[in-house]
Amino acid sequence: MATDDEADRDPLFRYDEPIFADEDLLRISHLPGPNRIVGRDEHMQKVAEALNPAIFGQEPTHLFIFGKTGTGKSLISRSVSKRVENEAQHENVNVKTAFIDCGEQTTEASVIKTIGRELNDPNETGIKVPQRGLGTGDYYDRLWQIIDTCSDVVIVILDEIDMLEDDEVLRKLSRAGENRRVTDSTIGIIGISNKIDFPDELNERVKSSFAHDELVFPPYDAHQLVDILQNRADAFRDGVLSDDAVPLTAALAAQEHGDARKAIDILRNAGRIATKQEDEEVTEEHVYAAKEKTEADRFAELIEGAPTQAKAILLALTLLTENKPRDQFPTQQIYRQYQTIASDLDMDPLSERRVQEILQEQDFLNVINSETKGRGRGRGVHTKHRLLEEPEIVKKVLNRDSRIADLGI
Ligand SMILES: Nc1ncnc2c1ncn2[C@@H]1O[C@H](COP(=O)(O)OP(=O)(O)OP(=O)(O)O)[C@@H](O)[C@H]1O
Repeated sequence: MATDDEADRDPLFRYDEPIFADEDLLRISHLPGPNRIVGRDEHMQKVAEALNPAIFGQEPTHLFIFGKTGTGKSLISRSVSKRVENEAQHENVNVKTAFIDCGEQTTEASVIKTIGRELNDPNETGIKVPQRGLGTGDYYDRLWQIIDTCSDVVIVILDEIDMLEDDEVLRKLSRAGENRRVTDSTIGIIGISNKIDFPDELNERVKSSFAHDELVFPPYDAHQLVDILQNRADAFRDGVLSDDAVPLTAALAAQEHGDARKAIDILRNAGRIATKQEDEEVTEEHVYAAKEKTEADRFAELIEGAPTQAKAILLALTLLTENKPRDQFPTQQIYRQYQTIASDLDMDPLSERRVQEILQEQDFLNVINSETKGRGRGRGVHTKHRLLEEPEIVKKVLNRDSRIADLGI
């Protein structure tokens, strides 16, 4: 029988959680403790060596870390920095870390402003760092004051460093740390990128002023992914994970490249699907369904915000691919299919040239692969396009756009 309390509860919500014990452990933003980090001892040691001087108030070695997505670059940087912060306290040294996503903060001013805002404690410094309204120079002045007041050493982690519009900020940060007239504190920079070919380009640009060590993080193999997942299995209630769930998740995530982010996302989604279906166990079926959902979510992120025109073009290629899987299609053929869709959507069709440009932009997003070939002398060039995702997944995502869903395709 329901108690009075239960009877009072709003039936719109659920109050039991039969699958998860602590779902937060599977959130990507969650920073796991050192005992949950697997298979990166050597890399962790190298990052620790570079940051070691910070514990004694001295300048760390700057580092650049490269590796594909989900290989633990941010995790290891953040985790080791945190441990440096803790250790330094024993030496009465104040180390602070700022983590900046350069995908969002692409300009010099916004990077400096964001570092300032992350490090600043206005009660301690009496300094304000407004969101807007200051020139780049003023943001720098405030940052140096904040650093001097709040810390002895600052570790600046620049994630997606390749997205920075210019390197001036790297040059100024690295020089400031060496120049006691700018600030009394020292600064260590960790740059992170998943563009493996980035170092050469960057080296050319900042070689003279910016000495750094480089580290490459390889993808995980399926065994390492199993260990990573097993170390978070307490996110689930006892006995809820079937024996197959973790090995299957690891195997699916290792298919492209060993991506821990994808593995964790799949396992979490599997748990959510089981919860939704009111099942008592997370099984193989949940994992397969979760893989599809995780891929659709990622893909959705990629094309989110794309204009309906671009989606119509993508739909054209998707419909062609559905009839002839894994084939390449010339721009002209995609354009004809697109014209029909545009007219069904009551949209003014774009020119063939513009469609070609958009297809190549999509190529840039890794949704489509485009290849341009010469047809022989005097016959010009032509481009063929191939969809890289499963048409079914693409259609599912495109159907989230209400105008496209109305077509009933
Ligand atoms: N060795 C590991 N042990 C435990 N968890 C890990 C490990 N490596 C990565 N993870 C987890 O996988 C997820 C992705 O890791 P992380 O963000 O560090 O990858 P990344 O290489 O920085 O990827 P991206 O380039 O996409 O930002 C995080 O949730 C992280 O906690």
